[in-house]
Amino acid sequence: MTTTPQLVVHRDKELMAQAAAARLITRIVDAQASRGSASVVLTGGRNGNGLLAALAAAPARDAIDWGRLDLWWGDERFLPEGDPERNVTQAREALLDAVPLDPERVHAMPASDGPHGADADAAAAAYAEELARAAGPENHGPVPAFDVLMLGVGPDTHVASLFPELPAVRETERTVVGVHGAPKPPPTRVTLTLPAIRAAREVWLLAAGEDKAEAAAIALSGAGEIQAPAAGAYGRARTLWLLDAAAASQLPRALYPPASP
Ligand SMILES: O=C(O)[C@H](O)[C@@H](O)[C@H](O)[C@H](O)COP(=O)(O)O
Repeated sequence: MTTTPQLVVHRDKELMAQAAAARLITRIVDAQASRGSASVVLTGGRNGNGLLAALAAAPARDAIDWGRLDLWWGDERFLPEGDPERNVTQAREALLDAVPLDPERVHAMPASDGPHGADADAAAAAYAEELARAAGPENHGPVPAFDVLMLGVGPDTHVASLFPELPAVRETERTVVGVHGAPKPPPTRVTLTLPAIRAAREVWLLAAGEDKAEAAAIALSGAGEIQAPAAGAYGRARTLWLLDAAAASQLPRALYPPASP
């Protein structure tokens, strides 16, 4: 069951990051109040890390009970542990090292010098098993019901490491797969698949900057998910596009209310 995308457009990328961070704080606090914990999937890239940096600076940041938050990743660049290009390295720099998370609840994807060596497919299978272990009877399939799954949107409409026309975006069974020959470096990655993404309660797509305007217009115009993976990213309860005015510049005005003042 798809959920119709809801769009919120902010004046610029800084405001989009700050507003998205405030939205995430509220969502996590509500989940923790109602269920005792929260589960969030992070994304790499400038917009994803910009949101984390804004969250680190947010006055209400510590309304979150950091010890009761599970963090997962939508994808990872398959590089050695500590490589500055790894999404988890950048997330640690932007936020994670500044807050008292429970290390047992920070679920980084394997590195290329980890227990699976340079085998990205084995690393992907191991992460799929970790997700399945965390899934409960109330969840939809072998992944936990993520409260919020965030996805940066690439200029080619890729999300996570699901690139147009490549095998990973066509996966309908497995929840995590290895990616080889990705057009965005590095070429080898590990990624959640669309079935795993769609298990999330809410999917938030982050798109800021002129370079995302065409991708947003394509993904929101009814394009197919193989040609435009962002078009296939939706949550069970909510699909939310968070854009700035530049990224929304090619969208029909009827699709969204005026940008915030
Ligand atoms: O590993 C990655 O690079 C990301 O997970 C990728 O999916 C990213 O979110 C998009 O490419 C958008 O990146 P920007 O926000 O930097 O444009």
